Amino acid sequence: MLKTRFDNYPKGKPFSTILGDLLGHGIFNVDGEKWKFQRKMASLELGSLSIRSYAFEIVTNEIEHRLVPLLDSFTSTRGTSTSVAVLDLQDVFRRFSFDNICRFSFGIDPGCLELSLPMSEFSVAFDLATKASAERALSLSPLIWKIKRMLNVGTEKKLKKAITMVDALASEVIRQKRKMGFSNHQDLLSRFMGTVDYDDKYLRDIVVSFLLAGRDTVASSLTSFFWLMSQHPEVEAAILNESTRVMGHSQELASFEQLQQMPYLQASTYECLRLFPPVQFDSKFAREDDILPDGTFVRKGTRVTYHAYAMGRMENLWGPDCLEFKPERWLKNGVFMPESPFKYTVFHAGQRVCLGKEMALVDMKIVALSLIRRFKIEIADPKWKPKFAPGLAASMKGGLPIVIRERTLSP
Ligand code: HEM
Repeated sequence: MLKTRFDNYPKGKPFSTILGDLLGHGIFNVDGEKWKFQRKMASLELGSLSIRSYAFEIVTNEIEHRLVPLLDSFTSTRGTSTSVAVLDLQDVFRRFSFDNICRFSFGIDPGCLELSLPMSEFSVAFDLATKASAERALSLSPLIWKIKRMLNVGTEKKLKKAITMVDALASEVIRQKRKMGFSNHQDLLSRFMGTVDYDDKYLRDIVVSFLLAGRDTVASSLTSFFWLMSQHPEVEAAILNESTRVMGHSQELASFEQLQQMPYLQASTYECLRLFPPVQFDSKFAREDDILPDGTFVRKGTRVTYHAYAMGRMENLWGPDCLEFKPERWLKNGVFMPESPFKYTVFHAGQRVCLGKEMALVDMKIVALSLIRRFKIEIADPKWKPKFAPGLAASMKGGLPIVIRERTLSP
C-alpha cells in the first residue's frame, strides 16, 4: 500500500470530504498534482541540509526564553512548601510547539500577531476543529454529519464556529507575512507566497496544514516522552549520564553536533514514538482492485488502514518484550541502528513520508535534554494512568498533570 502500489492508494474522496472544511486543499488532504506541487515546495525547505541547525536555533531560543522561565515559575521550591502547583504539561507543549512551528514554517513569532482575541482562544478553536473533524469519521453514515452541517446544529455548529476562528488566525499570519515582505525570507510560507501569492484560500490551507503537522504531533511526542520518563527513572538517569559525558555540567547544548554524540537519547525518542506514535493510524482508499502481499483481496474503493500504534506493539515485529519501553533495542555496541520505515511506520513510509521528521526529532531531543537536566518532573497523582482523547493526533484526555522540582546536577 505504501511501497509498490502507491498510485493505487490515494487519500481518496471520503477523507478529503471529512477533512475538507478544516484542511481544504492543504498537503494532507490532496492527491495528484496539488500534492506534488506542495510536496516539492515543502521538500525544498524541509529537505535542505541546513534545516537541522535552523531548527536547533529556533528551538533553543524558544526553550531558553519561554519554556524554561515558565516551568521555573512552577517549581515547588518556590513559594510555600504546602502549595505545590500542578501544571498540565501537555498544554505547555502545545503552546511551545505552536510558537515553534510558526517561527519555523512561517518566520513569524505568534506573539507578534495582531489578533482580536487572546492566543489561547485560537488554540482552543484549533483543538475543537481537529477533534470535531476527526469525529465525523466515527459517524455511522456520512449522511448524518452532512445533514447536521446543512442544518448547522450540534458538533457541526461548533466545528463551523471553530473553523471561522482558525481562518482568522491563518489570515492574520498571511497578512503579517505580506506586511513584513517575503521575497528575502527562506521560511516555508515565503516560498509558497512567492508562487501562489494571489490565492489567499490556498495559502490559508497551507498555513493550517503546517500548523496541524507541527503543533499536535510534536506536543503529543513530548507529552508521551515525559510520561515515560516518570515511569522509567533508569532511562532518565541514563540520558542524564550520557548528556553529562558530552556537555559536562552545562545546562545548555553548545551545538547541534553535540546532539549527534548522544545515541541513547536518540534511541529513547525512537522507542517512545514506537509505543506512542502521535499519528496512530492512517488510511487510504483503493483506486482499483488489488491483492496484498499476504493474499488478501482488496476491492476497488475499500478503505485500507495501517495502524502504527498496533504495529509498534506487535510481538512478531518487535519480539516478546514488545510492550516494554527499552531504548537499548535500538542500539548495537552503543551505535544507533534505525529500522525500515515500513516496519516503524511512525513517520509514514514511501513517497508521502513525513517531511518534518528531522525537525521533530531535533525538537524532541533538545526539549528532553533541557528539561531533564534542569527539572525533576513527576506525575501529580501517582495513580494517574493515561487515556487517549479522540483527535487527528494522539492526545491525553485531561492533559498530563505534573509537579515540577528543580534538579541539581551532581558534580
Ligand atoms: C513527531 C512528530 C511527527 C510525526 C510522528 C509525524 C508523522 C507524520 C505522518 C504519519 C505523516 C503521514 C500523514 C498522512 O498520510 O496523512 C506525516 C506527513 C507529513 N508531515 Fe509529519 N510528523 C511529525 C512532525 C512533523 C513536523 C514538525 C512537520 C513540519 C515541520 C511535519 C510535516 C509533514 C508534512 C508536510 C507531511 C505530508 C507529507 C505528504 O503528504 O507528502 N511533520 N507526518
